[in-house]
Amino acid sequence: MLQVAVNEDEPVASRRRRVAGLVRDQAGADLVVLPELWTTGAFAYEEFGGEAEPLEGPTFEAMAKAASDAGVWLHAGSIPERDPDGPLYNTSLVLSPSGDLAAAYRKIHRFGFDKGEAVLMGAGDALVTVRLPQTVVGVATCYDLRFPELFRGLVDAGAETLVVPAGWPERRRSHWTLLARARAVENQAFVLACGTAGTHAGVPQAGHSIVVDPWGEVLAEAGPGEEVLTVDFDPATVAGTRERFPALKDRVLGLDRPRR
Ligand SMILES: NC(=O)CCC(=O)C(=O)O
Repeated sequence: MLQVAVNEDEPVASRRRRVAGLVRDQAGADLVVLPELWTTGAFAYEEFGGEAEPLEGPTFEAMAKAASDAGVWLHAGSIPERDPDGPLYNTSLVLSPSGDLAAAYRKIHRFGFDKGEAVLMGAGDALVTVRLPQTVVGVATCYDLRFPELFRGLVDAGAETLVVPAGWPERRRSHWTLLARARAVENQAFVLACGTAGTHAGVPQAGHSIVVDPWGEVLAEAGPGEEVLTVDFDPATVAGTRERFPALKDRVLGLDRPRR
């Protein structure tokens, strides 16, 4: 995972070039993951409109080239997407090792309550999973981490590895770690949660990207600064854990409304 520092003194085009270089350096990896809105910064609301781009715009082009140069699957984090016929979206891109767009996910839960992303961007309405050679990836973004039903939906769709790019602030770092572990334990899945470092729009970022196994153990955790966090794991652990401790089979469905 590439925990990119997002500071406003670095122009977006320079950061895009720098991150493409970091992706190229990961040749030999199976999957590389970038954070949420790493071009603008997740809290730089005033930049969203000016930096918004089409799905296959400059960030896609730079990342597709980097993924194919490195020969890796790339979760390229998210971009502020400009839909020609609709609002902006916070959209994650997953690219294959040949640089093709394998999946796009529009963030479902927008952060900010009555301001920021929640009013500037539209909400996605579709769960997204992607089959990689090693595992089925379920995709979510940052604030989505607080909504367990989304992750359960991804698991029902076959996800074994839950990838969560984020721009999580330092002031709520304890929630980040707790929620990443909770989503891993309750879904008996790997969680790869990749945040940003640095400070933008006056909001210090938490860093501390984290990889959690299906038993809730932390396999790797980054520090606060820009960092490449590399981890080896065996996706077969998911099936083994679900077989040995089959809690997912004990779910009682239809409890979302109280009985009268
Ligand atoms: N970019 C985000 O979604 C921020 C989420 C956040 O700060 C929180 O859930 O807390």
